[in-house]
Amino acid sequence: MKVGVLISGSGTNLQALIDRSLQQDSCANIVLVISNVPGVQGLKRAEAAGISTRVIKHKDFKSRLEFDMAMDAALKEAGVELVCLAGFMRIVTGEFVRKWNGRLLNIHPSLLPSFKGVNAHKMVLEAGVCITGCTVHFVAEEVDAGAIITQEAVPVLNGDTEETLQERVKCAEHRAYPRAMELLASGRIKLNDHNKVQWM
Ligand SMILES: Nc1nc2ccc(CNc3ccc(C(=O)NCCCC(=O)O)cc3)cc2c(=O)[nH]1
Ligand SMILES: N[C@@H]1O[C@H](COP(=O)(O)O)[C@@H](O)[C@H]1O
Repeated sequence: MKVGVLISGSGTNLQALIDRSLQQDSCANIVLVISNVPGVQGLKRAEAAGISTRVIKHKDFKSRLEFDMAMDAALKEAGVELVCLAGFMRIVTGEFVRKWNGRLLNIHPSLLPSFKGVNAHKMVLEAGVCITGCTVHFVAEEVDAGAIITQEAVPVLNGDTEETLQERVKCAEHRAYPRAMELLASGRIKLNDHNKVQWM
């Protein structure tokens, strides 16, 4: 299955998806990486893997919808069938979600539905919880609220900072995201008409 990955930064999750897709039992073929920010390390990771890259800057468009439709056109042109958000930091419109519903994934650095939003690690530390983790979910119009595909638990340790916690959670992300990508690319799961994950 042809996969497109949307990024905005370092791309360590992108790297994990690339590495998994190169294994011979993989059902995923990453054919395009789009970043809304130029010059980020994730673009260099894609180039090093020989994957086509595009920079599509949201600032170049008059509206969110036009930006999303430019990304949609690039994805369609590359024949993409599954889109993975990997550190992509723009909210996508309901229109984009509808076009890609059931074929659009995201990874979030907490155990959803707890700690939604952009500073999950900070909220985890402030809440004083002992267990956090990561969640791969289908993207729904409501942010961080789509059907959950897979999660992995990660301990919060004494003295953890946002940085030490993010580093430990990312190790789990790099296992969970490739797992979820393969589940969808292999047809083991799908999003059913009630927006629930159905195992085939
Ligand atoms: N509609 C939809 N789109 C998303 C886009 C990105 C992510 C990734 N996680 C994200 C979750 C939240 C944000 C956020 O609130 N950023 C500050 C505002 C940025 C902006 O103005 O665009 C970004 C990415 C998840 C979703 C989602 O669950 N649903
Ligand atoms: N969506 C969140 O943004 C971060 C992206 O990191 P990277 O994949 O760009 O290294 C990850 O922590 C992920 O949970």
